[in-house]
Amino acid sequence: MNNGSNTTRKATSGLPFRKMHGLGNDFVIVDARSAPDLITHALARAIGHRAFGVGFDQLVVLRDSDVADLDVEFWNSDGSRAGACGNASRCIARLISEETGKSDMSFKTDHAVLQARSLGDNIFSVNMGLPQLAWDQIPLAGPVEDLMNLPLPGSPVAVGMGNPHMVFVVRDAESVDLKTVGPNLEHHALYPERTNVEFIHVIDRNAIRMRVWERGGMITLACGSGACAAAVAAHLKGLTERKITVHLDGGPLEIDWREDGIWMTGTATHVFDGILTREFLDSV
Ligand SMILES: N[C@@H](CCC[C@H](N)C(=O)O)C(=O)O
Repeated sequence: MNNGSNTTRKATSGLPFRKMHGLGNDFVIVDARSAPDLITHALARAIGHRAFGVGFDQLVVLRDSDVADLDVEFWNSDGSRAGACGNASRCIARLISEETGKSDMSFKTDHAVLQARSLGDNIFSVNMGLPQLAWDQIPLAGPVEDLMNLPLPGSPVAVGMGNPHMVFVVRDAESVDLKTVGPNLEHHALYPERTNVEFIHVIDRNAIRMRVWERGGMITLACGSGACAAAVAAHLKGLTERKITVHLDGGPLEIDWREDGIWMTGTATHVFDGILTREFLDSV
């Protein structure tokens, strides 16, 4: 007989997760502090599948930390790892604030320890750190004369934010066929670790429009690290102030390039909690 306790026992032997998003850039968050650490490249890809799994733009794994409130890992849906994810960082800040009651918090990514702050109403600021503007930090395949004008049609800008970015300033970001140009640019030989690709146009000195093709092989509704890279590129080209609004498909992000780093401010949304079943986990 299939009674309730049997169902519960089966479910709890699975893997709990939390679904969150930042401006429609969506995440599955697995807490490896309280659940077995099961994540492999294959499992990340399987969870990321929008038909056969849960679906996400990035998977986030949380661990105990010696130096911050949490250690975190970011995974793309193709199973690759990323050093930064701005939108997920605001979601992590929310999670820490709900867990600890703190309004100032920190967490360690593969790239750096990031500071974050709750501003109320589910709005969070994260200091994404200073941009990387040296070819070997981004990294590029070799020395390039001018990072502000890469030797490619459209002369994009190379910026690192703990992950690589290639930013094109164009007349009209809406008209770019991201699906066609994105994959080739992501895999361009100039970027040995592949790259995220942003297309921006300037609205005025305080605002830009941005669309993104993310490393990992997808168009997303928003990219926080990409918005920071775009703000750096636009400012260094003399087109915008240091503090701007970046208008993404999923909504606006405030980016403020200060002396201590680039502060990114926006919403963090908790959508639902779930449990990956043992049946699903065993099928991978
Ligand atoms: N969506 C993210 C960036 C996620 C990682 C990226 N695809 C990479 O591989 O570097 C963001 O909000 O920053």
